[in-house]
Amino acid sequence: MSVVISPKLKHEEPEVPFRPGPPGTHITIRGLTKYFAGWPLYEDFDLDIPKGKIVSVFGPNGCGKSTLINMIAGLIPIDSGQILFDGKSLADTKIGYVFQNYREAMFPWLRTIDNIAYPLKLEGKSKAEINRRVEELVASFDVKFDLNRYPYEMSGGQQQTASIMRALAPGPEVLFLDEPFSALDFEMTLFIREKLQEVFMQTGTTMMLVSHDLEEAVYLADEILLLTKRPTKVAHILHYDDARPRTVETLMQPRFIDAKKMSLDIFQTEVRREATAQPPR
Ligand SMILES: Nc1ncnc2c1ncn2[C@@H]1O[C@H](COP(=O)(O)OP(=O)(O)OP(=O)(O)O)[C@@H](O)[C@H]1O
Repeated sequence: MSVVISPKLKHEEPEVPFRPGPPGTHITIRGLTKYFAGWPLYEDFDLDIPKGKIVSVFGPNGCGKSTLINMIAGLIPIDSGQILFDGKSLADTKIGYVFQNYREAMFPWLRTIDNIAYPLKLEGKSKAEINRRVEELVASFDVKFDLNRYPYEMSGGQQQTASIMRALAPGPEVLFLDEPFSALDFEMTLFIREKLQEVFMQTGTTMMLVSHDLEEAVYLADEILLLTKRPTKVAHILHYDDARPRTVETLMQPRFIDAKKMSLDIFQTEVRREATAQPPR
């Protein structure tokens, strides 16, 4: 006997009225379903992402952290479900995305400054508006390197700084970051992490961050979204509301240590749990 596992067909689903999130919700995800090769990754998945907060996404390997933010950002199609931003569709929402692999994310034929200005040009902004916005970003990121160079002439950290500046240039409502520090050395990670926190404090932009580093995930977060093994559910949402700016001293504070320990306990429970359905390896 063979068993065919397939995504739910849309026409089989009863019409369920849309259930909004609690006050302060920015992104509402309802009934999200995504299969890869006949195996469920997300099935009828609901989630509310708060507005003006940093949410770190953490979970076992391959549980679908990147796929989740990529589906919300519209980079990967969903099989079914609904994702709304303040009640609007993605098409009516300005988003920014920072990729792990900054080398492939920047356009090599454009000078760094033109990479940063690119989304503003797409929006049809005037030269004066573009210059003003780029200057603002240069000031808030305290950029000391020469933006007239091409991306490949700069260090990894400089390139990733520039790609975060590019993502922020149009003033996105939501910024997605997929492991933005994983290809950087520690010094650069600390620098960009602080800059990101400063920008967040200035703008209050909703951010979703995928990180493999639990310390970093907790350090930056207002909420740590802990996911289960696939088919992926929310294992727990941990609130961590230590004051900002957080600094290296924060890492030694009991509240930070507690939040990290709780996250680690939930993560380990998930990693040890037998998966109910795993795709063939
Ligand atoms: N295009 C695809 N085709 C088939 N399977 C895919 C595809 N993209 C992702 N997957 C599978 O979906 C699952 C989730 O992948 P994803 O990269 O989102 O997980 P992750 O939690 O971000 O992983 P990691 O911890 O390794 O970074 C994995 O099992 C992966 O193999």
